[in-house]
Amino acid sequence: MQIAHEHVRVRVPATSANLGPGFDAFGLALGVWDDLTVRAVAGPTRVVVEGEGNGNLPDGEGHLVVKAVRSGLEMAGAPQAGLELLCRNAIPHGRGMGSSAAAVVAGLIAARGLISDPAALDDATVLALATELEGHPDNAAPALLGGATTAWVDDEGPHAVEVPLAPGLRPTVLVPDARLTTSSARRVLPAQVPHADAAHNVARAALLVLALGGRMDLLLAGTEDRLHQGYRSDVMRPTAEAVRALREAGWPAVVSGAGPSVLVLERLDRPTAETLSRHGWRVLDPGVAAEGAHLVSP
Ligand SMILES: Nc1ncnc2c1ncn2[C@@H]1O[C@H](COP(=O)(O)OP(=O)(O)O)[C@@H](O)[C@H]1O
Ligand SMILES: N[C@@H](CCOP(=O)(O)O)C(=O)O
Repeated sequence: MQIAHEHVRVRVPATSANLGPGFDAFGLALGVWDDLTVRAVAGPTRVVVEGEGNGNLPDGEGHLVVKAVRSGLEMAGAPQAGLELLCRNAIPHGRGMGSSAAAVVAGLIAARGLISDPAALDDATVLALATELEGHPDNAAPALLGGATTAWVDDEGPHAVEVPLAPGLRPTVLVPDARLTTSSARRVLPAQVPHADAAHNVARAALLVLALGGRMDLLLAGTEDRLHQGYRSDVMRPTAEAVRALREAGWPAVVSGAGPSVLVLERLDRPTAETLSRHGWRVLDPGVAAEGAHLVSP
């Protein structure tokens, strides 16, 4: 395997995982994009970050995208090289919008674009490597495939399928100033849950698939969760309060990923959006990203 292209450019979407009841399974790609250029060079690795993460991320081999490119090149049996990255980032970090999964998927798609036989890094291989590097196929799958997905893991590794989405679905994302790492939001989860709560989520997850496909009347029931959001409420009080208030008002609101952003699976009306903005939430109307991570001409 050779490095066949000296530089590539990749776009990768934000994602919102879980969608309420589908903990560690459902995910939705959102129209907020990171845009990266990766160049293979003879000199040392150097990373320039514009936008999100500027000043806070490693500028060399420790950068997550660099690690992902290297992992892709290694899997493909291609030689390593120095890497120059220009990352124009729009996906907020540590907010439950899948920034780390996006970084990893972007690096792997960049590796696919650099090598002489891109089939060596097909979607199944990228999903497996992304899950190994980042841990969350529920984010990696929609970042890779676009739209809505269900991911699961068995003895062979991670798998994902697309979930059909009604064309009218228009999500709203509420982003707070506060950040929370996914690892700290996972530490508060119990090792076991009551059987009745598991049964509750099974039915809600099935309803959500129907709702996403067009049965909008099932959206509110289909976004109820008892497996993670309640346990996480103490580490994201304003998020828990916003989800509660929105649901009481009839909006299908859930914690986005591991939080602290909120995902509403409907476009909020203007008065509600304005009230939330006044209370410090950034209100996004990103649309669904129908396409996942892809190469664009540099
Ligand atoms: N585009 C990026 N480039 C490099 N590192 C990133 C990027 N996006 C996220 N990260 C790393 O991942 C961390 C956030 O990951 P995580 O806690 O899983 O939150 P999120 O919900 O945003 O994925 C960041 O603090 C940073 O270390
Ligand atoms: N299923 C994971 C999803 C984490 O998503 P992120 O966008 O917060 O990284 C979880 O809920 O922990």
